[in-house]
Amino acid sequence: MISVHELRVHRARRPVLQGVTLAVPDGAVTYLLGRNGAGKSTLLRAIAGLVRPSAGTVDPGGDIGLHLGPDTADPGHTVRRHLRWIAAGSGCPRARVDDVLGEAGLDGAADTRIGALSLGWRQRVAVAAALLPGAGTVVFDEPLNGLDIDAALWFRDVLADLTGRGASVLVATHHLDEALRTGDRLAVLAGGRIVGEHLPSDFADGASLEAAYLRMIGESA
Ligand SMILES: Nc1ncnc2c1ncn2[C@@H]1O[C@H](COP(=O)(O)OP(=O)(O)OP(=O)(O)O)[C@@H](O)[C@H]1O
Repeated sequence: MISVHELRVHRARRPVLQGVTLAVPDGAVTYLLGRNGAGKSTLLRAIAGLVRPSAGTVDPGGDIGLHLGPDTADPGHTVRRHLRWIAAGSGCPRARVDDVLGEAGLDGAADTRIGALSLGWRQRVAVAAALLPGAGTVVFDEPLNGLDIDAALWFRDVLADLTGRGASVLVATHHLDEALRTGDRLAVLAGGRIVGEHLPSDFADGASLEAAYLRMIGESA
């Protein structure tokens, strides 16, 4: 379980997170919603220990698989080399790379340079890298961007597999429909804090998530 308590983070001396408290339970997908610049990526990075909080506490709940978007890999590396590098860094067996290549539909791209891949294929590689360690906590930053329909369906299976094995999963996204469809919980970040936490069923009666979201972030629907 990811636990974040009263987390404050500054970037370039500006306060970005101003007291975030959030619990991301095991065996569930929690979607993190919020407008551009709200601090979603900053929160994911803080959970991964990549940015230093100025106050508060963060506990990722154990090993973490990290997806920070499609462009964090060295574009000169092949897909296989990149995944082997991640495997070595996370102490998982090299053989797992071949398993993940297959699961992600990347067998045919394994020896291609990452810089030569399209956005959606780079995104698949980035998602695959996050799955590689088999961690109990996995965070994804906009994993759906650029994915074609096949890959988006694959990503749904990824989420189901993760929750099926009890992982704590946090996904930052702007895709409200997908959050409603595949999320167990929704958390809205605005003004440096979590301003709303919901279950998808809160919107099952026809209430519009978009309208609720806009209300939460302080705009009129
Ligand atoms: N490395 C950095 N240096 C300075 N400021 C930063 C840095 N990273 C993020 N910020 C600032 O922190 C704020 C939050 O950015 P962040 O990327 O976390 O938002 P976000 O919610 O993920 O946005 P988006 O939906 O556009 O991806 C923004 O004002 C951004 O300019």
